[in-house]
Amino acid sequence: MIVHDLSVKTKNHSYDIQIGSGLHKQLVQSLRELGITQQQKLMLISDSHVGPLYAGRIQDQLCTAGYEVGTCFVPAGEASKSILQYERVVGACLKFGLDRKSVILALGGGVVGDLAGFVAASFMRGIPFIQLPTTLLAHDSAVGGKVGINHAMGKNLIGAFHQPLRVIFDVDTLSTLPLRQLRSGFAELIKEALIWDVSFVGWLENHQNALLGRDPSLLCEAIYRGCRIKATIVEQDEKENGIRAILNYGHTIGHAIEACAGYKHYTHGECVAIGMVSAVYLGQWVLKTPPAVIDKTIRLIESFGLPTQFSLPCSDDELINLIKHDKKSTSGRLSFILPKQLGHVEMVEHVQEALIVQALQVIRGG
Ligand SMILES: NC(=O)c1ccc[n+]([C@@H]2O[C@H](COP(=O)([O-])OP(=O)(O)OC[C@H]3O[C@@H](n4cnc5c(N)ncnc54)[C@H](O)[C@@H]3O)[C@@H](O)[C@H]2O)c1
Ligand SMILES: O=C(O)C(=O)C[C@@H](O)[C@H](O)[C@H](O)COP(=O)(O)O
Ligand SMILES: [Zn+2]
Repeated sequence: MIVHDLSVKTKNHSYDIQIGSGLHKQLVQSLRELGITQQQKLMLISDSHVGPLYAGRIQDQLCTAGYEVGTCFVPAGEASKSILQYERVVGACLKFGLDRKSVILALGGGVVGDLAGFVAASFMRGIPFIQLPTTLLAHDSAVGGKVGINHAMGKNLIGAFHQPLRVIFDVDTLSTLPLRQLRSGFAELIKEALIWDVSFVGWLENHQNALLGRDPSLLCEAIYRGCRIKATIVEQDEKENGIRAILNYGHTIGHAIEACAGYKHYTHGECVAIGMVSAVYLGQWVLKTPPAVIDKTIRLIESFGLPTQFSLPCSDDELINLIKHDKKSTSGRLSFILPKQLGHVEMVEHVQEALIVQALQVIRGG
């Protein structure tokens, strides 16, 4: 049952985001709607946690309908957004005989979506793919077409813009998502609220208990509101030439912490949460953001059980070096998305290193 149906329309692409219960059972119908025939081979890419839970039923259903479906599972975790796993997955696609008409199905969280999406973007110079997100956080990663993998020198440094044919979010999968990963997904929802929609900030504050208790209709609504904000921004600026950069709120320092931790210890969402805390302090120093915005941001993040500080043996220099590889930084200038008020952020193109070091002090835990 589709509870919410949204569309994303960029200059060259238009696709639906379906959010609801039991959607994996209707995949054959979805493929038909998209004009995908049994002559087109399908490759279901997933990870070692999600694959065993959900891929079998999907594969059986598609095979019964006459589709040829290969599968490829990568080890669960951020480490799989790597050149090594990319090569492995491409190898599996070649061995299965995928060609330019074939379609990739990305079943999993943001790691699978980003990796499988990048395989789709580059395999034989690009084939179509469908996003089947299974984490709360993937309401963000599945929409908008940013796909890619990490490099030792930083997050998502190798990638492409490649929009999916459709995003099909079967919320039933969230019942098996570990609580830490559920909390992690709220970091991106909090981000979307803080950059765009002050009423969504209030809504998240009011429903925090029920959301963490996985109330199905509230989770659907949260996913819908998050996707709607993301879609609205992507429609205006598909390839991040301007406004789309605000979706990077909390990510400049967040990505540096993730990379410094070797993509272990902290989830992406946790790093975004910590990154938003550093950004709100920078906002106070650079944009004179009112102190009430700091309090509200920190309280909201904490109320979803997310961290506001990190503890790692990473020096300021290491973190600053990573920040210098952030894709928003150009000509050595360190750019940040900073809050001006609740629901509104601005791009600041030249933040002084000394202030960044000061912000790192605030978010260093004992
Ligand atoms: N492309 C984008 O626009 C975009 C946006 C946001 C985040 N991202 C990327 O997304 C990644 C993080 O995604 P994530 O938080 O979904 O992490 P993830 O994909 O690693 O999933 C988190 C964990 O939950 C497990 N899991 C997933 N779904 C499950 C389910 N239904 N039941 C049980 N276990 C399940 C996974 O196996 C993994 O262990 C990062 O690499 C980040 O950079 C990309
Ligand atoms: O879609 C976007 O644009 C975002 O910035 C969304 C982020 O949540 C996401 O983590 C994205 O992958 C970060 O992009 P990057 O360009 O900084 O790698
Ligand atoms: Zn993110």
